[in-house]
This record gives sequence, C-alpha cells and structure tokens, in this order.
Amino acid sequence: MEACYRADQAAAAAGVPGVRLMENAGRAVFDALRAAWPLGTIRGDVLVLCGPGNNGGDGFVVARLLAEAGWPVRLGLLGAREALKGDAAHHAARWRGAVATLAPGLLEGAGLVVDALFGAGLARPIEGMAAQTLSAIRERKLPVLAVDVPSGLQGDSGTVLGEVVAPANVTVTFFRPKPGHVLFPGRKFCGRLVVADIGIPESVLATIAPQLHRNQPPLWLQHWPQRTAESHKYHFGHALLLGGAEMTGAARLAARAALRVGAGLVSLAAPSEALAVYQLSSPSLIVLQGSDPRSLARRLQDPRYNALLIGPGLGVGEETSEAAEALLATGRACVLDADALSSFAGAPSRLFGAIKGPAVLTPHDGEFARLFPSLKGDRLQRASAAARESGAVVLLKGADAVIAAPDGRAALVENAPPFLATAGTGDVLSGLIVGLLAQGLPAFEAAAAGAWLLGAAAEQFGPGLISEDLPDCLPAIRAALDR
Ligand SMILES: NC(=O)C1=CN([C@@H]2O[C@H](COP(=O)(O)OP(=O)(O)OC[C@H]3O[C@@H](n4cnc5c(N)ncnc54)[C@H](O)[C@@H]3O)[C@@H](O)[C@H]2O)[C@H](O)CC1
Ligand SMILES: [K+]
Repeated sequence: MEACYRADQAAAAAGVPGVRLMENAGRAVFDALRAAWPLGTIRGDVLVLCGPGNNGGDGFVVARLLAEAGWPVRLGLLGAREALKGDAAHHAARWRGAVATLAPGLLEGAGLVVDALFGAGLARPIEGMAAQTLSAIRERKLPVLAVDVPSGLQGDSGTVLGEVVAPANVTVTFFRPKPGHVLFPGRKFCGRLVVADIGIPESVLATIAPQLHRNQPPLWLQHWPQRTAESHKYHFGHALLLGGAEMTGAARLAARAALRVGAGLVSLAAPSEALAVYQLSSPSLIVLQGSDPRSLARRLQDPRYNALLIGPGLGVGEETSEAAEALLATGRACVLDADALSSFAGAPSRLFGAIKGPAVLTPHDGEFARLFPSLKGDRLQRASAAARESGAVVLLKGADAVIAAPDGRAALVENAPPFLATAGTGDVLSGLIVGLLAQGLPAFEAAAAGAWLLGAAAEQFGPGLISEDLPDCLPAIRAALDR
C-alpha cells in the first residue's frame, strides 16, 4: 500500500497552493494545541521542533501563530535554515523568532513540545541529534503534540522506523487518518487523534487514495436494508449456519447476532445430539437436523438460503472442510470463520479453489498466518494480498482490524474498543456479517458494516461486556442508522 497521499499530490490535485495547505495545517495544529493546553496551563514555554521537510514547515507556521497570539514559544531546527525548500522555506521566512539548532538542551524550560520533525517523508531510522532529542523528551515525560504523525512512525503502516519515537498526547493529522494512526503499534503512540480538514475536498482523496477507506457508516450505508410498512421477513434473506456438537456457544452467538442484525430468517443445522441445546437457545432460530456433508448437500438444494456461515464451534477436520466446500460450491454468499479456516490450514489452495461466489474470511492473526504463511508486510498489505490471492474479502481481526477486498479496496476499523477482546466476539462478528449478507449487502460492505456494528455495540455496552451482551445492543444502533 503506497503512501495514501502526499502534500504535493493533494495540493496539485486540489489546485490548492501548497503554501496555503501548510498554513491551514499549521493553523489546525495551533487550534488543537490551544484546545488541549489553554494558555497558562503549560509550565514553561512551547518548544517547536522542526525537521528539514514540510513537516518542519508546518512547525514554522505553528510557531509563528503561537508567537502572534502572545504565547511563549521557541523553535529548534534540524539542519540549516538555508537548506529548507519550497513551502517550508516560505513559511520559515515568515518566522521572526530565533532558530536554534536542534539539541536535547533546548528542552530546558519547555512545558510542551510540538513535534514537527518528521512526517510522511520519514525515510530511515532517526539518528543523531534528532534521536537524542526525542529520547530526552521521553525521559523527561514532556507533553507532546505531534504534527501529522509522531516522528519515527511510518504513516502508511504504523510501524516504527528504528527504535526512536516520541509518544504524543495529541496528534493532528490532515484530511483523514493514515493507516499508521489506526494500526498498531502506531496507534498507541499517537495519543488522541485530531483529523483536521485543511481544504482538500474529499473528491480529491478519491483520486489519490481510491482504495483506502475509513470504516465508517458512509462506506456502506447506501447498501443498508430499508424496512418499510409492507416489508416482510423474506425480504431480508435467510441465513443458514452450521453448528457443532460440542462448542455450541459459538454458533448460538453467531445465530443471535444474525437475527439481531436483521436477517429475515436464520436457520441452524446441527448434529442430532446437539439439537436440544440449539432449540432452547432462541425461539426465533430455526433448528435443522444434520450438518454432515450429505444432509447439507440435500439442505442446500433449497435456494432460499442466500447466506451461509460455517466455522464457529464446528471443530477442525476433514468433515468441516468438506462441509465448507459444499457451501462454497453453491456460489451463494459465504462467511468462513474459525474452524472452517483452520481446517484448510494445510491446504489453502483447496479453500481458494472452492470459492465460487461472494465470500468473507474472518481470520485472527493465527488463522491468517496458517492460511497465508508467505505473505509479508504490514497488516494492510497482508490483508490486501490475501484478498487478491484467495478471491475473498478478508477481515483480519484484531483491535486494529483491516478489511480488504480482491478488487483492492481496503478499510480500517477504528471503533474496536479494547474490551472487545473477550471470548466469542469473533462468533458474534461472523453472525453479523452473515446476517448482513442475507439482507443483500455485498461482501466487502457486509464485512465492514459487521465490524463497525460490533465496535458500536461494544462501545454502547461498555467495559465488562461479554459476547452475549452484544447482539441485544443492535436494535438501538440499527435504529440510529435507519434514520
Ligand atoms: N498531506 C498534506 O496535504 C499536507 C502535508 N504537509 C506536511 O508535509 C509533511 C510531509 O513533508 P515531506 O517533506 O514530504 O516529509 P517530512 O517533512 O516528513 O520529511 C522529512 C525530510 O527529512 C528527510 N528525512 C527523512 N527521514 C530522515 C531521517 N531519519 N533523518 C534525517 N532526515 C530524514 C527527508 O529527506 C525529508 O525531506 C507531512 O507529514 C505534513 O506534516 C503539509 O505541510 C500540509 C499539507
Ligand atoms: K511529526
């Protein structure tokens, strides 16, 4: 995934002069600074640290605006002022204050540091005075406001280049988050993220980074099922899930999620010894006998099942692989999760070869590594490559979940709170996705909406949640989306 977008690209595409973009960026940083640290609340002055590129140029704007507003501000520069070029040189010329040479000693008397050393142009691990200064900032635990990204972080991947990064209390970035603000470890170094509009119309972004999306409702709301007075349940599809004989909780969680997200009907096929457990789990659930490949083959003759889920609690083995192949062979929309993925660990191409229609794979890191052992790069790059390789939408689960489609689109999940990390949330997620597929959402949008709904449900319930709390949070969230 190449750089989402760069200043020069954005400026050129938008026909906005770069110096104006830089002025707007610096002003956005200045506004965020005053909001987070009102004048008089900082013990000491504001030390703006500028790098040799446009990130540093932003810093010169911030310093000038602070000085004009009467703030105590100093500026340190990495490299010679004469070496500055273009927009950065233009704004450095407008700075009337002293330009000190970057060194850790500058930190004496500073109450807040503005980190404008490196941004999207970071090209190698930070060394020398810049590294020493960033380390000293960490040691002194000085509050930091980072411009665009905390220096040392790669905006496109969230990885730290080298070992040096100064964690920020607040990071101000421009027009949309970069993957590095959302993916770990970058996410944990950014502090509170402020995404400032600096005058680049969204349309421009569509040309620069057409494939990377924020996973927010506008990405999939146009596919959101509309319920009208004359709607009836068959309008909203019929999801078929397979349940195992032992780990019945997984499929029960998924089934409840599919019902709560609005699937018209939800059926669950299970071995006879487990039928009673499933029948008691929810009167709304249609429980069918037999999830073995033969019973399934007969069951799947029925075209009304338009979305299929296999995996949660089914057990890993040949029978699960064969059942998955039977579902995939129908060409209907399928979600493969958990055991269905692990059952193909030794033979991923067998799985990929069986995919005939819309499919969503929802691996966690371990399942992903077993299915796609050779893929390298950050989570975004790996998920995108996996989607291309498998021909399926791949939702790589985790606190920084990534959704990637075979056509190159990708979305970053930003609303997964840490307390989602509890047993069974993956089962709920797979149920949400199959329930949305049943209602006609395309695979990428169903996966993105499912991931967003899971996070929204968790945020609504709050810390201390357990997975079975999540499906019942959906009616309120759906009602808000229906408006
Ligand atoms: N996206 C936008 O619309 C805007 C972005 N702005 C800011 O511009 C920077 C990106 O500017 P750029 O000059 O490309 O990158 P940097 O300032 O991060 O470049 C640093 C500079 O330093 C050199 N360098 C790279 N790594 C190292 C290193 N480890 N040690 C020493 N020197 C290094 C490299 O040659 C670069 O030239 C973006 O982050 C925004 O803050 C616009 O100002 C506003 C609009
Ligand atoms: K920075």
